[in-house]
Amino acid sequence: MLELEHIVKAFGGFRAVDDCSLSVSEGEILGLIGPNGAGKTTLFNLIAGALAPSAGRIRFLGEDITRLPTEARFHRGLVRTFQIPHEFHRLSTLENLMMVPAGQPGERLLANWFGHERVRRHEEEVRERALATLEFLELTHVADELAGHLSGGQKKLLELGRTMMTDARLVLLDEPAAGVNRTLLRKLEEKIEILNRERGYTFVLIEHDMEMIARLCNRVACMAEGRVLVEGGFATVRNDPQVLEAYLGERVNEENPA
Ligand SMILES: Nc1ncnc2c1ncn2[C@@H]1O[C@H](COP(=O)(O)OP(=O)(O)OP(=O)(O)O)[C@@H](O)[C@H]1O
Repeated sequence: MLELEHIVKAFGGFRAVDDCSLSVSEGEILGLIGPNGAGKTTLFNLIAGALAPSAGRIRFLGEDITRLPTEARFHRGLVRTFQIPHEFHRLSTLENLMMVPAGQPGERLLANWFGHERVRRHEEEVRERALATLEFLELTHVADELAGHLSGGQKKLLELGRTMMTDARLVLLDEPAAGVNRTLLRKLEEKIEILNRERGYTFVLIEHDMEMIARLCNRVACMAEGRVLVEGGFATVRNDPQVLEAYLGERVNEENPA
């Protein structure tokens, strides 16, 4: 589904991603792990189109998307979750979902002049989809709550919900477990699993919570120094000497900062 071929991203003389190759198969939940500074977030930015690679190629569903802008990737179903933008905190949970679909007819001037009925019908559909999404996520009771007032875990569920307002095929989740309590974390995992199993979403998730990785991921890739060190099942990757060394190096550096 997604193929990264020899990707390089240099910032000045420093290569944050350094000849990185990785494939993602349709239907899997791939965990991307690695010590701090390994290049995971930079790789997500390259996949989503927020950054352009210095070298290498990215293919999605057989098409070369290396130079495609973010919105074009989004419309092909390649979606990255973001923290809810600051200004959206003053909107309700339901409104946050209703804001997602791009190119709503209501936003187009001509449609406002000539297509009132069409606009009204479209808005009704969006509202219904948003309500169904809230029900799926068990967030109906906070539909009218300001998004800024939600707990950390509820915000993560809402972020996941925003992908459900699009026709997502591949979803990139950046540290979904961060700041989420245990109960909501289990709920988040359950929803990710259902979206994967029943709705055909493929996921790549960056995560430092190894328990979440172990529970959710079919396959794990460990990055260090800008490239994939080891790929495989969680148990294999966790016990790989190169992986242990990469994490150990991180701990030694933290204990003895330069
Ligand atoms: N815009 C930038 N300019 C210069 N260096 C950058 C830039 N973005 C990232 N880096 C550097 O690239 C390296 C990889 O960073 P990145 O955020 O991708 O790592 P990461 O694996 O996501 O780490 P973490 O787990 O801590 O989030 C780091 O050394 C970082 O300082």
